[in-house]
Amino acid sequence: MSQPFRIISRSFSSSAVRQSVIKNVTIIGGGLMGAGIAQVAASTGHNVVMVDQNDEILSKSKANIAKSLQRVVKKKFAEKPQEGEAFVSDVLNRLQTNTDAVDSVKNTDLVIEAIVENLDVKKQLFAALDKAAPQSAIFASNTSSIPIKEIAVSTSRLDRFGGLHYFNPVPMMKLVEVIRIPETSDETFNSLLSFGKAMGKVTVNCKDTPGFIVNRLLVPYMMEAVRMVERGEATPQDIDTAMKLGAGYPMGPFELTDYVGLDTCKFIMDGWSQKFPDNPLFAQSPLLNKYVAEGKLGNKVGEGFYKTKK
Ligand SMILES: CCCCCCCC(=O)CC(=O)SCCNC(=O)CCNC(=O)[C@H](O)C(C)(C)COP(=O)(O)OP(=O)(O)OC[C@H]1O[C@@H](n2cnc3c(N)ncnc32)[C@H](O)[C@@H]1OP(=O)(O)O
Ligand SMILES: NC(=O)C1=CN([C@@H]2O[C@H](COP(=O)(O)OP(=O)(O)OC[C@H]3O[C@@H](n4cnc5c(N)ncnc54)[C@H](O)[C@@H]3O)[C@@H](O)[C@H]2O)C=CC1
Repeated sequence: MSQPFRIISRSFSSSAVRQSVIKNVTIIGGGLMGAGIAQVAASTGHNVVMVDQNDEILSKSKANIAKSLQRVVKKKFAEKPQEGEAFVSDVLNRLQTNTDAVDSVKNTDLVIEAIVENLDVKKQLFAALDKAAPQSAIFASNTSSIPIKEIAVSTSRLDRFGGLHYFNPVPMMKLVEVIRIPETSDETFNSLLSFGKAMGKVTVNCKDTPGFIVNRLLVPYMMEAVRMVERGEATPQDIDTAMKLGAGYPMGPFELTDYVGLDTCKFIMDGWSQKFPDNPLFAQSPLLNKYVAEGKLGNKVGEGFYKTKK
């Protein structure tokens, strides 16, 4: 359902930094990441419209956000439950939903795309949004692995395009990687950095290189864990225990793969193995592909490498 929302879109300049003030944010995709980004953007005072393909998905996204907000307030407002309730209600009031992506961007300051990890689908979406969004609006993708430039070329606003790469679960993970392509203007880049900080995140800057910073290191590590199992060297349970207790990771690689979603992992590996066929770090994994073919997509469906509660 489309809902009205307030528009504040302006620019200011100081001697050092020029940037746009971002108040109205459109998040396309209400899945694992989109819902998390929408939640944190609304929690930090932004007017948010979250878009997905149908109302059923959006209802689930909103229910997940409500659940996550309860976990946040339980800690943040432990001594003041009434203030916690007021906070949740304020956040939910700032969060609208829409099933029409084109309609949702008409008055937006910033679009963050968090849909399926597929270049053609992302390009098709951005090409349509480019025609409908205000000239001043900035576009960003939360892609895990696709070069930002390859997505941005579907629009006429390369100077107002960048990457905002968040981490799962967004309410807990403090980082956002801010990616610029050669065409990204300083004004856009500064606006993205400021927006990341306004969301309470720590920002790091990164060029448009495969996997940016975190995934360029994390994906080969996670895939090598899967290959260890393929080679029969250790079980997922033992590898997870080893990495948690021996290397201090909060989750082992298989718990994390289940948490991220095996489908998303496969999308990443499909893209990278095709693009970099000679790099063994990016080679396809028969085991991962088998699990995805069997519908074992991880926590989101209740089964991946482990059986989990949905
Ligand atoms: C092969 C290719 C692969 C490619 C992958 C690419 C994907 C990407 O592009 C980039 C990514 O995002 S990679 C994933 C990055 N995330 C991680 O590494 C998460 C690792 N896990 C953790 O940090 C903690 O286990 C974690 C913070 C999640 C949970 O903490 P704990 O382990 O202590 O467990 P809990 O007891 O469940 O939680 C403790 C408290 O944390 C709060 N909390 C957790 N989840 C929350 C959520 N979703 N919303 C709000 N609050 C949440 C909460 O306060 C909880 O306490 P309780 O509510 O009392 O349980
Ligand atoms: N899962 C993870 O841990 C992370 C994923 N990412 C990236 O974020 C993006 C989204 O990933 P997830 O949230 O995990 O996926 P997801 O599968 O949980 O959610 C994707 C959502 O996008 C919706 N969608 C698909 N096409 C759409 C369209 N044309 N218009 C509107 N909505 C559409 C789907 O209905 C679904 O609800 C991907 O690019 C992924 O690589 C980035 C960081 C971490």
